Amino acid sequence: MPARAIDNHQDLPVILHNDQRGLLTIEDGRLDVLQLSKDGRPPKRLLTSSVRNLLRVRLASTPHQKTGHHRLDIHTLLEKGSSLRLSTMHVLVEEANMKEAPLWLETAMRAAYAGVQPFRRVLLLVNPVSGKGKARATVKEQVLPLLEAAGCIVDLKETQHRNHALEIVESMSLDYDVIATASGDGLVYEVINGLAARSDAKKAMRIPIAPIPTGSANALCINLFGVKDTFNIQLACLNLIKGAPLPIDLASVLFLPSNRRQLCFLAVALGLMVDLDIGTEHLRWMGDMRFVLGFIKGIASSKIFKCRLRLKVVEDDKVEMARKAREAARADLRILEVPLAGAKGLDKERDGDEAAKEGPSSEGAVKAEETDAEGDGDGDTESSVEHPEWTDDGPLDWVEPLQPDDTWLVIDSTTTRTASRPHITPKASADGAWRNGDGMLYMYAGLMPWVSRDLNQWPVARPGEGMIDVVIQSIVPRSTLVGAITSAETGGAYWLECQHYYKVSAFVAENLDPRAQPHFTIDGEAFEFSSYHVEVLPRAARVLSLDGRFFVSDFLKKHDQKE
Ligand SMILES: Nc1ncnc2c1ncn2[C@@H]1O[C@H](COP(=O)(O)OP(=O)(O)OP(=O)(O)O)[C@@H](O)[C@H]1O
Repeated sequence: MPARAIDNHQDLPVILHNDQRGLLTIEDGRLDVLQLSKDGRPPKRLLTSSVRNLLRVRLASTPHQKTGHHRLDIHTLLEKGSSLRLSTMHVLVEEANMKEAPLWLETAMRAAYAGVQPFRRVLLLVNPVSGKGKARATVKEQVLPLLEAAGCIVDLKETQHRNHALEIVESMSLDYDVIATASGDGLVYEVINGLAARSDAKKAMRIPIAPIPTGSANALCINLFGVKDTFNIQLACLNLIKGAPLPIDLASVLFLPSNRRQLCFLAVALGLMVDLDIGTEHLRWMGDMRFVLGFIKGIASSKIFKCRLRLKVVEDDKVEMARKAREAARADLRILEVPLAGAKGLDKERDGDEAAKEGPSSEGAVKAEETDAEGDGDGDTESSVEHPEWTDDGPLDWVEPLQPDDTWLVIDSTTTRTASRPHITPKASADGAWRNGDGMLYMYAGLMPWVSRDLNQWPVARPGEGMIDVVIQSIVPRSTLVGAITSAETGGAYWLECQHYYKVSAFVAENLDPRAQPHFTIDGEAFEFSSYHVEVLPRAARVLSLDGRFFVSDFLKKHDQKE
């Protein structure tokens, strides 16, 4: 019985592991392994897998000496409830069907990779002390078998000390398709800053980053996979194997007077949130619970934070910001009803032959076509996925200190209430506008919605929109703050009047009490706080995403204004 192609589906007759006759079919985004009956009964389905979860099909090049059959291996992730499990199935192809087998393999691999390149070359950085200290074991037992099954070429490097990941990427060759971090957000931060320090930074920063969650907070993983799947190692591996590059904004943070610069991908914090980042290090063993505990401890002291902020505000109307973010999320969800539809090939696509030559095995290698992002043929060009002003592959442009003018919003947390009038910009309403004398508990500026699983701090932040979302929490009764904890997970705290929310393209922060508050943090790393200037670098880095977007929260799925 020859293999036959019917529209988008193709079958291949095989002999199953139990010596029964079987059929492999690819149809409607699914791979099925069927056992055929001899007496006309319907076939029995032995395995079914969405092509999204299919990692590789691979045919042995030489036949079995006695039988003449060729062995075919199917590596896939099977869904069990919400978890994924690696499964490998072996079947045999008879000599009579060998002519048709390559076409079936090609169809299967094309369906599985839908526009992204298989057999990626991966630099896998492992932080053995991240989170609960299990990264090494997780990589050995769960990550490597999966990457090997998918035919990835892995270069594993364990970090030996702080900033080691930064040093590695600063001097590595740019041959990798992906930089994966088995760690928390600390290594992602180091990778971004290491790439940014290179003389060819603009090129290097196009290599996408894929996080594998072995840290405590794993904020990047929350934003990519959602709260329920934050620690889903198999899903993170699937993203590493098949995810499409998603441009994300970075923030350039210039320290004065030292003129030193760091890049931030997640958040810049002042006040209570600093204590949370660096005051809970000793609680790392607790995982992400340590942040809730730190918050409760912090609000008990209600320490007023003294600083002056100058914000270049782009948007500050909460209702309008929520409406826009929800509209964009709905559009994302409509586009992405087809799995992997947002996929676009990696920059340095290698052709299939080359990948096959270098891969662990040549069988099954196919040349993936670089498809348009939505498959709609409108030709999403490279320039639309990169920093809009980068036209070369050289170093990052240096930034000068910002020059705030009188259109910038000035917030001084030390001014007293007597002279106070609400700071209302033309777009905002008086509700929730900052009032001098309110007192500041923290300032938290973020580039993606979640900072920990229980804190969706910037629910209207979107990847690549060119803005950083700034929240300023004024001092209010403790009972209100405790209430804020309960709605923090869903993003509901966004609507609290005591959380002033601005989308800005730049801001300046000045320390008005350096002795009492010596530090601020960038992506959880502590720095001395004197004065710093923050500017958004739109779409300056890339992460991998299975559906070309951040995880869509329930907050964004709501229609009502203030729910
Ligand atoms: N071998 C090592 N020994 C000591 N520190 C290391 C080593 N390798 C990396 N580090 C440092 O460990 C710190 C924490 O790393 P990471 O962010 O991966 O884990 P985490 O803090 O548990 O997770 P999260 O950032 O998600 O809360 C980073 O600052 C990194 O520089």
